[in-house]
Amino acid sequence: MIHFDNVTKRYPGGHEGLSNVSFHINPGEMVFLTGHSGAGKSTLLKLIGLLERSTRGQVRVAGRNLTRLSRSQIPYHRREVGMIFQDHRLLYDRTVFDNVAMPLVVAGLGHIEIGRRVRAALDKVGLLSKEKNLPITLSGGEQQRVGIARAVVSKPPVVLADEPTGNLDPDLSREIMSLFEQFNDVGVTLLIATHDLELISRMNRRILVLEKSHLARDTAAGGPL
Ligand SMILES: Nc1ncnc2c1ncn2[C@@H]1O[C@H](COP(=O)(O)OP(=O)(O)OP(=O)(O)O)[C@@H](O)[C@H]1O
Repeated sequence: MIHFDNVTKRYPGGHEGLSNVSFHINPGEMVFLTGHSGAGKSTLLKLIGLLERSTRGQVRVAGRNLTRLSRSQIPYHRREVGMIFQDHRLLYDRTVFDNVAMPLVVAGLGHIEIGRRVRAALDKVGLLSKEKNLPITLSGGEQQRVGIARAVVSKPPVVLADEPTGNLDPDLSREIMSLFEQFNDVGVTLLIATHDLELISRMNRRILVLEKSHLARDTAAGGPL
């Protein structure tokens, strides 16, 4: 589902955010990505979501070669990759419903279909009763769940999360992980970047470790941290 072959990302100014990284993630895997601050975790996720392009090497996601993807194909790719951010990135002047509906509005879906899908996504994250609220009236954990509903509303086969539990207490963080496990149970491929080693060891899944822009370790589920 996700293939990196000798991928390097060099930012303007010459700094390498990622250096010669190779790995494969199969459909239906749930994988954690960790490493020190500045190791390249966000860069790696951005390359998968096409928020950045690689400088060298090949990135393939869901059968698409992103290195060769034309501009006109980018919206199709984005629909297949749901992205969740630590800071939620919600629109604070729009309701919960409108925030979750956004990817479907952009995709040009009809009113009735949008309503059906948004409510299904809000139901999944336990926020159906808050669809008319503005995000500011929700707790941090609830706002994070709105961001998750928005990421999965198009039913993408791949979901990426960048420090999704960074600001949450341990109970809320467990709740978010249990949601991710539910998505994974129905076949969604997940890649979750986090600093939280306690969480990673509890989840007992495959772990990719970045160190100074290189892939330092790729540990199978059950292996040492
Ligand atoms: N747009 C950019 N322009 C220049 N350098 C960048 C850019 N984005 C990231 N970098 C650099 O690339 C390296 C990797 O950054 P990245 O954000 O991927 O790390 P990270 O592992 O996600 O860090 P953190 O855990 O602190 O979020 C860092 O040295 C960073 O300063």
